[in-house]
Amino acid sequence: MHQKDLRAPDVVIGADTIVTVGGLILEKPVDKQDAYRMLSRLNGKEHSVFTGVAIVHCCTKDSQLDTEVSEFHEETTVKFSELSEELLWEYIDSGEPMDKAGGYGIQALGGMLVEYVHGDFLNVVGFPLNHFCKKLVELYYPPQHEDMQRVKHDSIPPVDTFENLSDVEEGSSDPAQGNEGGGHRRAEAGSGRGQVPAGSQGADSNGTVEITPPFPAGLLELVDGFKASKALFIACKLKVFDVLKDEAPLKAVDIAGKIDASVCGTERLLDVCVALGLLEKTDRGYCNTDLADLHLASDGEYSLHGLAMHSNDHAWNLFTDLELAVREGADAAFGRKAEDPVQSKQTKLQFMRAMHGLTNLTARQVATAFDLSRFSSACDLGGCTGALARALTREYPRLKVTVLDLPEVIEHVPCFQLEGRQTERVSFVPGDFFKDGLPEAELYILSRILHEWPDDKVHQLLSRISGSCKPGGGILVAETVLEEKRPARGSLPASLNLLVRTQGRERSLPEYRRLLEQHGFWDVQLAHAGDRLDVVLGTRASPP
Ligand SMILES: C[S@@+](CC[C@H](N)C(=O)[O-])C[C@H]1O[C@@H](n2cnc3c(N)ncnc32)[C@H](O)[C@@H]1O
Repeated sequence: MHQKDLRAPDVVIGADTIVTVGGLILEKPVDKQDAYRMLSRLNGKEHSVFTGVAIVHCCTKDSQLDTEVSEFHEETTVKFSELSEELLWEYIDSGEPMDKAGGYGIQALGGMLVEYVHGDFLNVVGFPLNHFCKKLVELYYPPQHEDMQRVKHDSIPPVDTFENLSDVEEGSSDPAQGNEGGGHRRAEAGSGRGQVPAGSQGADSNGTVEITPPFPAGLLELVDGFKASKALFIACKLKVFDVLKDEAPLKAVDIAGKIDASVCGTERLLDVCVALGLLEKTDRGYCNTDLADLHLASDGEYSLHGLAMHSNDHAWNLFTDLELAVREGADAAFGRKAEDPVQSKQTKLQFMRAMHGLTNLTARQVATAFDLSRFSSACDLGGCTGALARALTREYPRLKVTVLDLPEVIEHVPCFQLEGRQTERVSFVPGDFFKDGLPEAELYILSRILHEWPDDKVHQLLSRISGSCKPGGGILVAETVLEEKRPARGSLPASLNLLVRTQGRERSLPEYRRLLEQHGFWDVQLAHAGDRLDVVLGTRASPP
């Protein structure tokens, strides 16, 4: 829009709406069957409608377009009544669902499907007008410093129409103008969480007005984050999601009986799980969301139950030492940990379950981040349960993978070999990669290993791999690679996890490149393998 002969716009507004139910996002249906699948999911249940809005404020300085982005989202809860198949198909045949998020339009025929709406109706139609107007006031009329104290009623600026706003600007439409009160903020990490409505005003009997700052909902969510985590852990520990897996809805009293807990305590925990989007609640009782069925029940290839249990029983305690680790640094914290008794067999198994679920979710992306078909043998060092090794053999039919891990880990590997899923192209070798001879292989793999160790140990390990790897062979490192421009939110807790637990740290691509090159691996390349993991591949050069 910003071209030589066109005036730059004052403001550009973008908005889009999605429907979510049970952890799934429903966009527009692609055909009638898809519309049926969506509407059946919504049938008789509550779901959420989210609209994300971005307001791009534009102004021209020295013929350059300057923009500032402000974002928010609005959530509305909608409940569908119990609808017959016949009614659903009649609605689908009307053609209305096809261009609507979630497959219905509340403002037209779709309104008849809806039992109730909690929140802004217009948000369900597609644009949260009320929140948007408050946001505009916040952007264009932020509270002045003196507004923060009690001010006379008649000193409140009138809310102009949108047209008047551009008149006021007189060439400078900077919403931060006169912003001593600091009400406007630039779009920043976290503000996209949206929960920053405009401040509120209240008049008292003297006609004076007090302006309170916007409610910091996102911040309070952070403050309470540990309570949500703990609720999830305990629901996992009590096997709530196992009890409800593939079951008809159950009442709190029945669930309490099955998990051997008090009815009042169970009911509260279940309601919190509903609020967290892990369970659904209807008149007939509680049932798992699809997310809980897939990831929180203790069985299944993609179960994260082990990770939740490891976090509850182990990481939770370690994090109580975070202050100490921050004050004293990783080395001191690790020294203290080294005095801990040796991990029990049970803890080891739990750790393996945690790694297994996590790795199953990312293994295929790691295996396919680069084309590895030129290798016929690989050695996964610290390969744990062999989850990545199995994904590699599935992708590369001629590849054989040896998994090397500590003897106390290899001992438990049979617990993770599902019927029919084992392959003779994966073998397991007990050993210590710092001491024992490394199995021969064309490709050496280090998945989530190097971040656990300080630089001297990383050099030691890379030097041993370099000694075993023939020219033309490769090294594949799977880690969260730090990038200045992509501060991955998900990697931040992991970074603190390393601080309290190990002497290691996450590293950037230039650091990995330097480390690998120092040990004779060249042509170092990076590929992303999903949200939380990156893959670095280097090739062993011929010795000079
Ligand atoms: C964070 S886990 C990563 C597991 C697996 N590579 C993955 O990506 O899921 C680290 C693994 O390294 C193994 N390990 C640690 N020290 C080791 C050593 N000295 N020799 C061999 N394996 C080791 C651990 O037993 C554990 O299985």
